[in-house]
Amino acid sequence: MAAFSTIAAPAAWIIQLVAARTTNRTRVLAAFLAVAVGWAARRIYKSVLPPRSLRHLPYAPALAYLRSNLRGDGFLNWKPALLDLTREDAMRKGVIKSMDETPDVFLMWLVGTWFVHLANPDDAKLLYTQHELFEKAVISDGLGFSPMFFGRNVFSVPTPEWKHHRKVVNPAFRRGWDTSFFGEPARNLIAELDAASSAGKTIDPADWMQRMTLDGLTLAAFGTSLDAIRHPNGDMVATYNAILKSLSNFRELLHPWYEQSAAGKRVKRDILRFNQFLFDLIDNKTAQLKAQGRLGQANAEDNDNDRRDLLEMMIQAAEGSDFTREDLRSNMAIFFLAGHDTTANELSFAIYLMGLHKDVQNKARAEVIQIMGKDAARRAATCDAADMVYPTSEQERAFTYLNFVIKETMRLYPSVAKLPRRKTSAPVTLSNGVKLPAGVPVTVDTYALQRDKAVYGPDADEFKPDRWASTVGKDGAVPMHPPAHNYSWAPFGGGQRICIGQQFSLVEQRVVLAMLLLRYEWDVVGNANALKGVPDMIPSDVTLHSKGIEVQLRRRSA
Ligand code: HEM
Repeated sequence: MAAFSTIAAPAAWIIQLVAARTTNRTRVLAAFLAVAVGWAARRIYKSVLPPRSLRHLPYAPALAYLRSNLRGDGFLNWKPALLDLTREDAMRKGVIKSMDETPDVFLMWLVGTWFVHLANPDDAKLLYTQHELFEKAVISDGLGFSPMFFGRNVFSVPTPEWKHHRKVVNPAFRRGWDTSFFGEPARNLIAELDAASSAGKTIDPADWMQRMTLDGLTLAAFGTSLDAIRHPNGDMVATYNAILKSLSNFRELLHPWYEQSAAGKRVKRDILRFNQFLFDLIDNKTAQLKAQGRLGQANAEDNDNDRRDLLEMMIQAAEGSDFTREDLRSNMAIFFLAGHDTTANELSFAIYLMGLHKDVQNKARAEVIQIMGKDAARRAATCDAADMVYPTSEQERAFTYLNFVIKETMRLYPSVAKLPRRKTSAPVTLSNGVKLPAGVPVTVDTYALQRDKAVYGPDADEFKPDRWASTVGKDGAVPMHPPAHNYSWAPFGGGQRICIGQQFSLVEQRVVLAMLLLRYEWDVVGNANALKGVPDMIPSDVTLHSKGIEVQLRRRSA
């Protein structure tokens, strides 16, 4: 109410002013102004206060979000602080009894919209598995040029249309991933890192892992890598990075004449060029398959040594169906985004955390050496980068402790910190009896869920890979799917919309980390926040992306 009266005061002042004026013209003008201010006040009032039907849930004031947005706070600066404000409100409302608890369900504000956040494993399971109740909102219909770049793809569309995409995309992902897709680009990475380490220079893992995963993705997706490791300013790498930067710049996108502005025209030109690049790849690959008489050939089943690329397998699966060339393009565009940034972030957090926790780094290295053999480890320490050893599929699958490290990293720093938005299509009752009306935007707060002390204990915020030892199955396998953890670990989402690239990412993470462990030892240095365990992050509320971490690598001796 206080917010409303503050905003409405100018309207009252204008009305008083009207009364004091005599001419009709001034009266009409002032009345018009009063209506406009009143309308704006009502809009602001409605957007800063949650809707009446949700106001009983805990929430932090919208102004606190606005302040941190305007300051450009990184994720680890704003999120824990806002969660604490939410906890205070939850205590006032009697939802929790101590600040160590996290409410199962709460609200968070994002540019004028209040989202329901689920942070309880049972409710997360409900959302993941009852997709007809929690329909995915179309995200590419968003701001600015997003639809032109992402089109309609398997990631972004609601269920009926999703089936059309998934039919063609599935066969391309349901397969083994030859470790050379990642081992080959990682050799280029190691050549560059060798140069940095011998010059005594520190590296920012976020930057290098972005380049590494872009090369891994493009090699596996098209059969040729963009070679971002060696040529970070190459034409298509730079174009793609410029597009991503523009599409995530809210200040630019909210500009009323953005599409006509110089920045808008530039990004439109970049998107048209990039789309053409993808169309050319599709057309060339189709022509090549036709010339080889392989168009329409069935996709092989899961095979670890399959070097066929994603595009080839999708063209094969699409052959003879109503899947269009634009469908192929828009899915390739989303693989670019979903397939490299997420894995890059997890890899750089794993490098960071192992740099802070040397005991974990040593234990992971000992396991890699034990599985790959002492000879391979000796060679890996001394050979040229171009001959660097990488694990076979059998070896990477045998890493147990390294999987614990990956799981624990993805628990503390889930690259997708909250699930893309859903909307309730009917009234829903959550596990604790809370009722949500139809039409409400909902998300799973993966960050809050995976750090919940009620689930993970008082050390929930600490990096302890060994906490996963008890989850190893009788066959020795480390489970990586949400039902195995009653949905308390779900960085890849769950249910029918679970990440299709999960295996791709996990194989890539194991291959790259194993190679780095064989070649180097490392420490986190420099940046004080990173050394304290609170690395700086780029301002985003969805993806966790560190900045300014400095790692000092040292070549290992044989
Ligand atoms: C650490 C790496 C990754 C993380 C944390 C991650 C996370 C996620 C999450 C949380 C979802 C679920 C979205 C939802 O339910 O709305 C998702 C879906 C998806 N991911 Fe990933 N992802 C990763 C890697 C990849 C890779 C490597 C690819 C492709 C090469 C990929 C492609 C996709 C696609 C296409 C979907 C949509 C699936 C569908 O709706 O059917 N992701 N990912």
